[in-house]
Amino acid sequence: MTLTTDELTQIYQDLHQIPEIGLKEFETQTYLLKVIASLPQTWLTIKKVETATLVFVSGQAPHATLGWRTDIDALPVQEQTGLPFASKHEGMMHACGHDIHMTVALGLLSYFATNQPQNNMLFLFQPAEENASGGKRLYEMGALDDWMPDEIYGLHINPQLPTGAIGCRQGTLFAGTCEIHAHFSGKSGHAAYPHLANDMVVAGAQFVNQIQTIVSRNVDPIQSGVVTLGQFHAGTIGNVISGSAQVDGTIRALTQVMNQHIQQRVRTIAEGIALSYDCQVDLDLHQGGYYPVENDPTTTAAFIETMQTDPAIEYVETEPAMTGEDFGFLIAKIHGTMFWLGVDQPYQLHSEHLVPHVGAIEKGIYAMTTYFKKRDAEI
Ligand SMILES: CC(=O)N[C@@H](CCC[C@H](N)C(=O)O)C(=O)O
Repeated sequence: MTLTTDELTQIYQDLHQIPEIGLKEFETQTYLLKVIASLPQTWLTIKKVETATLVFVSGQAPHATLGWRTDIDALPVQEQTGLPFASKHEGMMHACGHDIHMTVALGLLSYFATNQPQNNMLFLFQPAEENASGGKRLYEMGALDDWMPDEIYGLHINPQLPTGAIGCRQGTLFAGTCEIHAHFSGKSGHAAYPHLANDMVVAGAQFVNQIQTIVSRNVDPIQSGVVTLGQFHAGTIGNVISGSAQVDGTIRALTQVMNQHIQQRVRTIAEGIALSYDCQVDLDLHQGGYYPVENDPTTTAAFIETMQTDPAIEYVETEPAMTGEDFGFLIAKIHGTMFWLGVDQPYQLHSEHLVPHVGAIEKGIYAMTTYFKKRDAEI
């Protein structure tokens, strides 16, 4: 039967306690399969691909397949929420709401496992959104081929929207991203003899400083871009000159052209640091599947129309965001729409204090069930 409010709340709390990093979601997959197995199985077919789970719902009289994707991975963040059901995995947390995403997906699945749709449906429980372009990985290994959707949908929680509010827009919803991994290699030495070493703390610091000029000096002020360097490791103790420095970060841009422009500037600056500090730089710029999330005009018009006309749904037209999502790869291949689900939080995504409002779960399930039932009847 369709999962109840209490069952959904328990599922959310259970999943919140077992966060796992992308491609290592073993416990999460086991838990998901247990819940899926508890649903009516008559028209379900289940497939595992590594830590991904695909559930195909056979329609009564199918001529298309509607897809729903949820991510299942977590972040290397030490939870500080103080919740009674806080993470049991040291240094890992569902700080991006993927536990909410999975619970909404299970609620949606339970409805269509109980109420057979006319068309087929595919529920994709996807690994590694945060760290390894899990959607692109599955698509390119052919995991979706037997059940390829004609349309695909997904959501992401939004702490800045009211609980259960649905936020969407035509065009770009999420930025394209590109990870930056730069390693500088020089010569270690004694702190008292800098002239006999080649100090990579200095080279890394200069890299960080010069990268800040990209958005301020190389990006058209009426466009936009972000370069964040979130991690800098160099040295082991104050009186040793470090011979290596590692700097990691991420680029954000609302168009692929701007993404590539910023990537080129990062590359040029890194090469310039290597030249001016007489050191070796190994630079990895990894975009993977993190394309801008470009909502399909047709599916998005249908989705927004449904959200705007149902009085039980609070719809908010949103601006593009500089967050990334590897769902951008899947909806570059399959017509689709991504939207925000409000969870009304003072803390932002990726915060160790984030506690999404659980009332969003049933509102998200209601909104998407309403839409899928309508879409199932009209496509
Ligand atoms: C919604 C969200 O927070 N997505 C992540 C996606 C990360 C992509 C990649 N690992 C990168 O860092 O560029 C985000 O940080 O926006």
